[in-house]
Amino acid sequence: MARGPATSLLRIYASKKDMSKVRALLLNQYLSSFGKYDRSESQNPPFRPAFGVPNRPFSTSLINLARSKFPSQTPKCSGFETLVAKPFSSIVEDGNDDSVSSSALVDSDCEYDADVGKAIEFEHVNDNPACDSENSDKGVNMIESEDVNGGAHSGKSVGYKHVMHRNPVELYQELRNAEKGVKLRRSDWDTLQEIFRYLKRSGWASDQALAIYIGKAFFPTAVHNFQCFCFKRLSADIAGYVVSLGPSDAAVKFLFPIFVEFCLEEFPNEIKQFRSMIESADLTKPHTWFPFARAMKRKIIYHCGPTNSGKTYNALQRFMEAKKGIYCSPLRLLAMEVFDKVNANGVYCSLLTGQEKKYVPFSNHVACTVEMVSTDELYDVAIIDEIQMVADPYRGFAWTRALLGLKADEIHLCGDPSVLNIVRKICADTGDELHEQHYERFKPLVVEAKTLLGDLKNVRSGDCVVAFSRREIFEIKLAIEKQTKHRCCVIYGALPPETRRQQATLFNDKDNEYDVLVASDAVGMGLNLNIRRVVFYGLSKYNGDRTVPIPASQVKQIAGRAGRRGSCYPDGLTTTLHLDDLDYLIECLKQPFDDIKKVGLFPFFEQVELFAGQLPNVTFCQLLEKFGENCRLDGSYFLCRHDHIKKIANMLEKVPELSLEDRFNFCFAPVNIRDPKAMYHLLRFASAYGQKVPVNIAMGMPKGFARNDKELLDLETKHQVLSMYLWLSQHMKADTFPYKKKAEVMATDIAELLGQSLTNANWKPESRWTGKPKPQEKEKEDAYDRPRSLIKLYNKRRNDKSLKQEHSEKITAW
Ligand SMILES: Nc1ncnc2c1ncn2[C@@H]1O[C@H](COP(=O)(O)OP(=O)(O)OP(=O)(O)O)[C@@H](O)[C@H]1O
Repeated sequence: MARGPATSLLRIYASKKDMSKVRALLLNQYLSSFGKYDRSESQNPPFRPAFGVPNRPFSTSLINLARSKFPSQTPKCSGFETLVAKPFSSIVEDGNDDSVSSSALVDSDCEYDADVGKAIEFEHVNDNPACDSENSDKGVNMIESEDVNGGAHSGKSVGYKHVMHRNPVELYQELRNAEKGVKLRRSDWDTLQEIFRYLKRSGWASDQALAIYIGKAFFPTAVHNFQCFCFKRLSADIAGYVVSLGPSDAAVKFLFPIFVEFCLEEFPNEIKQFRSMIESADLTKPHTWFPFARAMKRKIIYHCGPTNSGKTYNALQRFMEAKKGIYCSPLRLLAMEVFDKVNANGVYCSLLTGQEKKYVPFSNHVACTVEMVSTDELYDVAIIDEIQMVADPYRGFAWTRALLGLKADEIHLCGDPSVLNIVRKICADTGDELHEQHYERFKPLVVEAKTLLGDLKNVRSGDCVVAFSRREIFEIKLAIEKQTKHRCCVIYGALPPETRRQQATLFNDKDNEYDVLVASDAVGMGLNLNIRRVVFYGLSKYNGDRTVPIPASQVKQIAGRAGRRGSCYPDGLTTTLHLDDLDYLIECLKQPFDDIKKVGLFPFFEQVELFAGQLPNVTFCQLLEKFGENCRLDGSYFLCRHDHIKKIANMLEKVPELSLEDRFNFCFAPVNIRDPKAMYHLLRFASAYGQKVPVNIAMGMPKGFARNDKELLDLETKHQVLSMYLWLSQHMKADTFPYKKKAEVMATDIAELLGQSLTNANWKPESRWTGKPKPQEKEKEDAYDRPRSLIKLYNKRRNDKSLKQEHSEKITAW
């Protein structure tokens, strides 16, 4: 395929080694530029991104704005109107700096969610102005009688037109040069105090001050100092005018430009420090982080439709035709499936996941997990599967990175329509050409209104019973095998992909007795399953805090697994165990796809490293927290949740030898943070790594397959630990993890043992987590606890409008 000159140029820079040199150079340039800081922008051009590290000065610089309005008055700003200050972590429509209406900023204390100044420690300022007593003690310019200018605080500012329209720069200069201010009457003095208090509390002013890098935490201190400055220097007419305005927005708007001048001169260090911190946490315009991809004219094809509509099939056809291709998968399991399928079709394809690298000689194609995608390599065709996961609260950033950074002439996105609009917007930003291909299900999904009437005896061959806890899955398996002649395969998230595939194969094979599948939501993605009917055991899930309804998008994804083109069940059916849940199922299936407005983002290590330079004495966990508080994002992006990363970071504080980069990498290791055994092993690995000694697996092989739930849990944990070891061996210095081969063999053996254990499992499950069950969990031991919110909601709906479908035997939902 023909490539433009830009793409060939990019190849020269593809090597990571070269890139880190470039980064180091640019970083040095950046750091040295700190020393040269000067408030005059002309002497200090804004720092430009180092190695894709974004930088944009916080908001359009106040100074520049003022200059553009009053070119003759540079270098000082003057006489400006409301300026646009962009908050951090804020909503900025269309990524346009100037798009926030000024009116929206007025008195907007609660408008923004980040207290940007928190990161800098400043002296605490009492709202009860110290300056009051300071001024009083020193007897600053206060007299007990006679109003300045004859009692101007009558609210009439008419007599002060000459003050009102003066240039703030000149006003500031005048104050600065004044040796002594006017003597104030007690009442005027009090009014001025009120006015400065009003200024200190003004949300508008503190938002605007962000534009000159006066953080919110420092703002009161700055106003306090400004107040002291003014009290000592105010002339009669300025004081008179301000007093005449009283504690009001008008007074704030008059004083604010003078305050800006004051801050620029008085607080260069504080401004420099805050500005550096803000700039290093700038995540705006992420598409500019990938200049090589931006230099290309990429063609993006969005295969948009529900599950089982042939999206991936079509994209894979293009992938296999290409000279060089990459397939990015949300799961190891799916990457493995594609790896097998493509090789079986005679196209050599390698496999790359966090845990394994299978290089197939002569291959130009690779199936990888989305986190492993290379943005350095050039491809003809790339596929990003399950693109709607770009909005996943935890992992979304990996899809965003792939979408923005992949260097491929043609990129196929497969997914539901929920992110179509945001992809359109991103393509408009990147300049890529977007083509949309819309799909419908091959055959409509049909809802069986009869349900299983609460009785698992009504399970049929080809059914997949879906439950949302491991415990329920084993209870259901036990009940079905006890009460019917069916045998059950089992699939849930904690199982290794190999075991899930083994169970899927067992279920798909018609020549054995395993004809029912009991699965968690893990069944919704990645496996080729011959399911006749999806039966929801329940439609709620305990989220670690409370029981919540399963979101409609997830219900659709799971139900959509029923019926598969080319399988023995091409028509898909779905239903619930309990009649009570049926309405919710129908409602979910009828709901249109959400229109997702934001996609996930997370800083690269280089960005965190830059930020760390601003906060040298904090722990890594605190650093991440501060980053979250201070980072700026455009309106189309959100910062991915990183609570789990912070938890690992906290634990790794016990290992002082780790570098910042080591910590960052360890925090992304695949570990179940709720499993103390797995966490213990991670800590052990990190300690050995920190001490630069070979990291041992230090875990024996189990004797055989599990005979009870405790042993099964043990096998699951063991496999997770091995998987973590393999992941670390790929992401850290490989020679520190010398037992990779051994870990691979052990992991394969354990996955097999898990498969055998599940095939034989006929025990009541134990809880993975020790300790007292929460009251809600205890209740659940006896019976399935349907969430009240659901019942309430649907009872109400039933009363409001009796659902037409209620008495029909079968309902077409799609
Ligand atoms: N044109 C086709 N010819 C033969 N089989 C097809 C064709 N299109 C799709 N299929 C088969 O139909 C099934 C569903 O297709 P596919 O996996 O591409 O759907 P999808 O929309 O990507 O669904 P999901 O969201 O579940 O990935 C697959 O088993 C696939 O092999």
